Amino acid sequence: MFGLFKKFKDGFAKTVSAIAAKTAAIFGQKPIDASSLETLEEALYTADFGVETTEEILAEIKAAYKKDKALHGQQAAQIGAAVLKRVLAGAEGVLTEAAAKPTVIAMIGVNGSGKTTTSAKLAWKLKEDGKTVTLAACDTFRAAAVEQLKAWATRLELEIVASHTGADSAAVAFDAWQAAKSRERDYLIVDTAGRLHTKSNLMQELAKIRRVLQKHDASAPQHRWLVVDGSLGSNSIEQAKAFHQSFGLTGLIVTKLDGTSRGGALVGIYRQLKLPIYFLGLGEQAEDLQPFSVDNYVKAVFGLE
Ligand SMILES: Nc1nc2c(ncn2[C@@H]2O[C@H](COP(=O)(O)OP(=O)(O)OP(=O)(O)O)[C@@H](O)[C@H]2O)c(=O)[nH]1
Repeated sequence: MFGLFKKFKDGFAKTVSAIAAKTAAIFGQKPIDASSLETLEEALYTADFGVETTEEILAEIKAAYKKDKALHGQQAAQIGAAVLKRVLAGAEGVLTEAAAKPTVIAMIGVNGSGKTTTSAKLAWKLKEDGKTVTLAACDTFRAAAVEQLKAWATRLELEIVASHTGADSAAVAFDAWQAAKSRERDYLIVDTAGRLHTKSNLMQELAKIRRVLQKHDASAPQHRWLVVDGSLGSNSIEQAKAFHQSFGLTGLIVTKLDGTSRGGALVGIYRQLKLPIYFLGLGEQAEDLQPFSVDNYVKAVFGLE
């Protein structure tokens, strides 16, 4: 458990230091004062927690401060943590398996959000957990994507079904499902090409992948996850809404949180979309994909351990 928390803390290092640089003094202060509350507000905005969450945290700390002018910084931190936990109630995605194998997970999103990398990392993680997994290289659009996924598959000894760049992505998905089914694999992870949510022809291609999978199994893909680049902060919200409308998302993966100080943005994304967050990308290595834990997230960003 401690190891997992350390991963979170290290993964959020930039967000932690952006907030902690300002809040360490406040949360260590006894008692806090009005100017430290202003500094806290600034820090929360900088980390991209957004207006609603920042104001809620501030309002509760201020109310407590009004009642008790001797409020310790640590108590303020606990109040802030409690608000965040309340806001994030229900945000933890728990991966479930479909009644019939394989459970299909489709990774979708805009260009470069981390779909290919995340597909490989997730396949590896599930394999480590004792599951059997097939990867479907359905990003047949970006020149290097198939090779990139194949390279991960070779390195991590993962099973992959791939065609060539330019091939029909839905056909690859169809074949990959069949392969996973006949080999009785637990999971099929479908990597798709990046696309702008505003391009309707590309959004239709996604719908085609879904239709083709449904020929095999009406409930597939059971998990339709949007892979969001966490370093883009709250800018991802509109994009996520558009994908949700046209593909019916069931969850989120937020990547590249290790490279940003805007790690608060996932709170806003969750608030707006109310889609569970299944995993976080906290680095470029296979083991850097971590299940989202509200507890660890809150503790990490507030420096509570
Ligand atoms: N630091 C960091 N880098 C990441 C993370 N996830 C992905 N990346 C990097 O982001 C870049 C883009 O990732 P890809 O997996 O190729 O993105 P993609 O969504 O498949 O891209 P397209 O197919 O073009 O849409 C790569 O250099 C990855 O190594 C993460 O959690 N942390």
